[in-house]
Amino acid sequence: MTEPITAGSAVHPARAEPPAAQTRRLRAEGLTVSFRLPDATVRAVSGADFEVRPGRCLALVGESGCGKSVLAHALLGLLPGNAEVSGRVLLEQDGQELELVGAPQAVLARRVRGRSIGLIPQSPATHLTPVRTARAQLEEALRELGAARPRERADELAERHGLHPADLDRYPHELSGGMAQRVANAMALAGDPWLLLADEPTSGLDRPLVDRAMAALRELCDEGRAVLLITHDLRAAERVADDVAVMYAGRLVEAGPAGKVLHRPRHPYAAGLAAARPDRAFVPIPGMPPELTRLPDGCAFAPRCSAAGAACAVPPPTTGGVACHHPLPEQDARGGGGSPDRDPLESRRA
Ligand SMILES: Nc1ncnc2c1ncn2[C@@H]1O[C@H](COP(=O)(O)OP(=O)(O)OP(=O)(O)O)[C@@H](O)[C@H]1O
Ligand code: NI
Repeated sequence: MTEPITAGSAVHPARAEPPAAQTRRLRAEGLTVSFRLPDATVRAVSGADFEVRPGRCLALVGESGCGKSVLAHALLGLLPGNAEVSGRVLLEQDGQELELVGAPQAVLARRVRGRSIGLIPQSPATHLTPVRTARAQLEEALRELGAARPRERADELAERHGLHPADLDRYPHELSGGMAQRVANAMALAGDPWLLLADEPTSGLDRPLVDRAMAALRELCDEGRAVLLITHDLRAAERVADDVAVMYAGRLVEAGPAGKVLHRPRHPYAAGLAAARPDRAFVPIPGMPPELTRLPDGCAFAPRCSAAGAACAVPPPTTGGVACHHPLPEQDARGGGGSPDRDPLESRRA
């Protein structure tokens, strides 16, 4: 079921979930990723719990370097050899459960990557090989997926994603940012995956193109796919996300319905991010995130948190989706909640 829609949040009308929705789900429990370096360990993702389902978009937000891309790549088994992954990631589909953590590369290649889970990479333009046309790369992806008529299928995918088939005959440097984006979408969807990981799909695009890309992602959700959107653009997240998870120094510090997390955050970091929005108060959070090689034992945000106290020296428990010893008080959404006077972070946008 969809969570109740709160006023003032991104409003997405309730949708009928497709029949497959019951049998498709990705659930991460305690997902942890570290990179071993010769003289240190980078703790990129620490104990992440989240779930993605068809028809819903989960936006993973957080500052640069907090572990968002590493988390996405961990789901696909696309991490380098010095990565150590623990925890569980269960891919439920067609009445079966597949554990992705530690799954053999052959299984991930044959059953998961591109088929169940598609990746729209960070900076699509640079992800494409410069010396081959978009068509050559898309058709190759289709052949790997066993498509019967790759050329026709490539044309279909191009049109489906707002490209003219002739656009596919261009080399990556001949594509505009928006076109490269659409080629990346077409590649990610070539194998008809039900779950899409979109890693900063709009970095470098200007606002109208961002809005278009977000509308395209929303459509993919509405047609029954699941989307995990990685972004540091809270306004983009607000446009498409049903749920939002806020990441800080490798940890999910607050997760829940988008309207709640973006407009009535309870974790001081999530509140700080909301206040730092360029379209809001634009007040930056003082200080810098910690080095992931030297995370404190307790709350990693405590050094930047004005409310931190002695309790914060031990790791905070996660209660109601919020990992904090002293969360901001919950604000009652009933009776006009989300209206400007009830939302301390909302300085009405134009
Ligand atoms: N192969 C690796 N070896 C060591 N450290 C790595 C490796 N890959 C990533 N890291 C580190 O993991 C941390 C998380 O990186 P990640 O790319 O996930 O950040 P991000 O949240 O996606 O940031 P951005 O918004 O800039 O894309 C960073 O400190 C990064 O330097
Ligand atoms: Ni990233």
